[in-house]
Order: sequence, then structure tokens, then C-alpha cells
Amino acid sequence: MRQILHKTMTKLSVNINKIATLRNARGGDVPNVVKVALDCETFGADGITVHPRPDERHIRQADVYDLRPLLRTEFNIEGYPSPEFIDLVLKVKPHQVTLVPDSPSQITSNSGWDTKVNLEFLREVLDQFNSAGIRTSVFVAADPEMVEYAAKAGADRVELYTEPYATDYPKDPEAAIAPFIEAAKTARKLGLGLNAGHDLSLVNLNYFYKNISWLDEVSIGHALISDALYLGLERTIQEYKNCLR
Ligand SMILES: CC(=O)[C@@H](O)[C@H](O)COP(=O)(O)O
Ligand SMILES: NCC(=O)COP(=O)(O)O
Repeated sequence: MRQILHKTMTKLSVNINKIATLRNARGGDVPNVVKVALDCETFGADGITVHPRPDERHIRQADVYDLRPLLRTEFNIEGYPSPEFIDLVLKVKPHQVTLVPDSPSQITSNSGWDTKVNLEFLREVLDQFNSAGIRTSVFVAADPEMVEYAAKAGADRVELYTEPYATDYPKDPEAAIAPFIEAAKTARKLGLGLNAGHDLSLVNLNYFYKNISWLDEVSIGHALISDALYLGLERTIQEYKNCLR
């Protein structure tokens, strides 16, 4: 399978959860999740992210199996490390797994891990994925201590939970970015890779990138797919990539 490598320092991973939301709304296969993912890659996405939640409200386990052999960029699977999720990831073997502390019923991700309290649990889970050769990322708030304990747990990367940044950015960009710069510096000091995601958009992404240029990857879904309703998917992906230059 021909691999696609787009030349950008910070990679854009498109989260296609909301494509599956639309597909499920009518019970058929339109839009086709695999086709949209492959088109996202052709349009410039450096990766595809999915979050197969327990209730399969959008991405289903079947989607994960369908996508894996056909994607030509990086595949990132996010989720809470339940036994079922761990089994799925170990079978599919994506390039990256991102652990989030979501409960099955919550409407979306709304916090990072308490990596200090959950150190042993995360250590055991991360060891399974690290041993399988899957890059590991732990979803954390912009808190240096949470970053430090993610490193202690054995994560390859942290993903900074950016909803607080997105919320505060319009009011005071400098104040909004400040804790994220500190957390990002801690990650760099510890040799952790650095991802970011949740509520990033065309409004706030370039400022985030300009202040934290050593960012490895952003995963963006809700705002990007919403923008595509007006701009079209190809142009939207290019607009997001332009925010990372
Ligand atoms: C971890 C994260 O912030 C997002 O991937 C979030 O999980 C999106 O999930 P929904 O698409 O279900 O809102
Ligand atoms: N990890 C964040 C992600 O995959 C997408 O989050 P959002 O852009 O849908 O808020």
C-alpha cells in the first residue's frame, strides 16, 4: 500500500467521528466512513483519528477493522482502556493509541487523566501497547504534574486537552496559551512527544501552533467537519494545514 507523507512539522490527524455520526443517523452507509477517510488523506491529512466509544454512537468497531488495512497515513485510535478497547487496539495495531478517561455515558471528552492517581493502572495498560509496538499517548490537562506522571507511567506522548484553551482564547489569547506552553515545555524536557486536541479550530489553531512549534500532532474533528459543510472537505483540510505552517 503506497504510504502518503505530507511535509509538515506538526501533523494534522483528522478525527472522523462525526462522519460516522451522520452515517448512523439514517442507518445506512452514506457517507461511507472509509471513503471519507481516504479522501481526507488525499486532501492532505497526515493521519486519521477515531474514537470508538462503547455505545458506538458514531465510530463502530467494524469501522476500525475496515479502516486499518486501507489507510495510507497514521491511524490513531482514542478511547478509555476498558478490556474491550485494549483487545480491539491490540488486534488492530494502529500506529498510535490515545488513552482518554471518558466514562461510557459522557457526551464527549471533557477532562484529562489524573495520571498521579492512576499511575499504576496506566502503567499496566501502557506496557501492553508499548510491548505491541504501538505508540502511546495519554490525554492530559495542561498541568506539568500530570505530564510528569504520564512520563512515569511509560507514555511515549501526551495529548494536551485543549478545550480550556479554545474557550479562553477569544477573551485573552496570551492567558489562554500560557498553561499549555508550560505543560508543553515539561513534555519536551522529559522527552515526551506532544499532541494536542479537542475544540481546536480555524479560529485558534495557528496561535496555538505559533506558540508551541514543537507540537508533533493535532487531532481535530468536530470543528473541521463542521467547517467542511461550508468550505468543502478538501479546502477545509488545506485551511487547517495552512494553520500549521
Ligand atoms: C479525546 C478528544 O478530545 C476527542 O477525540 C473526543 O474524544 C471526541 O469525541 P466525540 O467525537 O465523541 O465528541
Ligand atoms: N483528540 C481530539 C480529537 O480527536 C478531536 O477532538 P474535536 O476536534 O472533535 O474536539
